[in-house]
Amino acid sequence: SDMDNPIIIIGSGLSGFAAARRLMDNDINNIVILEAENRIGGRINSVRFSDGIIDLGAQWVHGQKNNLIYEMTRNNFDFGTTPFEEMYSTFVLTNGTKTDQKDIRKIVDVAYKIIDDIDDLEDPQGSIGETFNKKFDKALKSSKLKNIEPSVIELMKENIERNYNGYTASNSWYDLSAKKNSEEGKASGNQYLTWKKQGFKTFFNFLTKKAPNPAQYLNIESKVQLNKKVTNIKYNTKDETSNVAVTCSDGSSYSAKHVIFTPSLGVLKKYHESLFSPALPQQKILAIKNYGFGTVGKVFLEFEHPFWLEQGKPFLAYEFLWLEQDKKEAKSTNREWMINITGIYVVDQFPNLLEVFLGGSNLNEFETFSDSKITEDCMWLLEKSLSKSLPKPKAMTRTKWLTNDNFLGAYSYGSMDAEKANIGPKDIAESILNADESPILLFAGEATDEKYPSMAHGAVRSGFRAADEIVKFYE
Ligand SMILES: Cc1cc2nc3c(=O)[nH]c(=O)nc-3n(C[C@H](O)[C@H](O)[C@H](O)COP(=O)(O)OP(=O)(O)OC[C@H]3O[C@@H](n4cnc5c(N)ncnc54)[C@H](O)[C@@H]3O)c2cc1C
Repeated sequence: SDMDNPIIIIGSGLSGFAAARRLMDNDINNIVILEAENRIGGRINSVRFSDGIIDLGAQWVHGQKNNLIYEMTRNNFDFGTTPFEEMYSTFVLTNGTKTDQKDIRKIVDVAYKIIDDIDDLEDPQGSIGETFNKKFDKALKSSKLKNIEPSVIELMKENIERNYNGYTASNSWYDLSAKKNSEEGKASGNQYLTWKKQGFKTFFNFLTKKAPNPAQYLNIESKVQLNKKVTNIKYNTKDETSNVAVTCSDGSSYSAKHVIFTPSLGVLKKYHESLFSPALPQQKILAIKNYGFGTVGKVFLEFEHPFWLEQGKPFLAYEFLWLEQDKKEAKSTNREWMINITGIYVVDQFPNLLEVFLGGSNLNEFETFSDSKITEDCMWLLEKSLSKSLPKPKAMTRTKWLTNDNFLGAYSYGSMDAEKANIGPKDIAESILNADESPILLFAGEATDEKYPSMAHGAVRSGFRAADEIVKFYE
């Protein structure tokens, strides 16, 4: 019967919950959500720290217009913001010598104008890095930047690439396709809305309708089975009625009418061969192999007092300009991981916290080092660059997305390989139908969203899309 053959959603992240919500809104309630972790949320991981809740996964709502997350919450949640777009960081040389912030701000203005323009290019060619360099070299000849020391410009270029990699989770901006970038949408408006002290997990209350009106609550949580790592999905496209067989690492198995698969592109890259029988279609495998998936990292440090505040001066972040000799020192003292730090930022509503953000895919070492080493290294860099001794943090927490087998990284990006292979999120999303044209195996998750891949709102959108496809089949 139908009761024995539910719709199985693999993964309890944003896309899995969004799919369940949309199915239940259409009176489809026979749903089982299988989750490998011992918690709900996936790449939303809001945890208690200091005197509130911080985010180890997604932290900011990027944009307002056409952003489903913003649209579903705007009337009932009072967002905060981190002023990345309104303020400058404090740029420090890693050897502690003072540097002219005015010159640097000129470079920042020119560079970020170029980056904004890259989003609107008519016929983008090559990588983001190449495109940037061409335009930046031209701008260097302009009077605004003419008198700035070339060494400062070089250091800033490195800094800007590092920031771009942090934003996109790519290893190098020469691996980011300008064409793929231009095919994506961007939700306009404030790019850095925060959940204040409540964490991104607040959004799950809106997905389940607990907020704003608890009377409408859909108990999606009750459908989740934790610690259920799916190891095989067996499907049959030849028959009209046969079900999909899902097996978990604990030996349990399930039979489903439809399966919505939501784990990360990292999981698909590593496990698609053993996960699916028969093998997935060639085009989908091509897309899985060639679309980009990278990582980022974070460290939160709690201090007794905000030592970064100088009387009356607003403060956003420290960004580091790495001198060659300091890079060498970092490498020879087992601190090479620190060169991936894009900056150390304030955290909205937490006056005593600093957040260290790491970009670039080379984060394996960072993730395997102990908490105490990470903390000591952070203080080493801060003391060296600020050229003074500082109070020790009283608490820390940090991320490990890359080495977690259920994620294997942070989020996807439009790589040069994706452009060459002419594939995109749509190919990863493509459903598998049986002889009756029933979508028996569907794919959701941020990397399957055509418009907002990588983003939390893209993940939500993809879950709705997959659920709609099932709803439509029964209409
Ligand atoms: C550090 C970090 C910072 C980010 N910052 C932002 C941000 O500021 N703003 C933004 O918009 N986006 C951000 N993102 C991206 C955003 O978090 C993701 O796009 C979104 O949460 C992905 O949701 P999803 O449902 O696609 O995947 P997931 O949340 O990964 O859900 C998939 C689920 O499947 C489970 N799973 C994996 N393998 C198996 C298996 N074999 N069997 C069963 N279950 C399995 C996983 O445990 C997971 O719970 C960030 C991501 C990270 C990691």
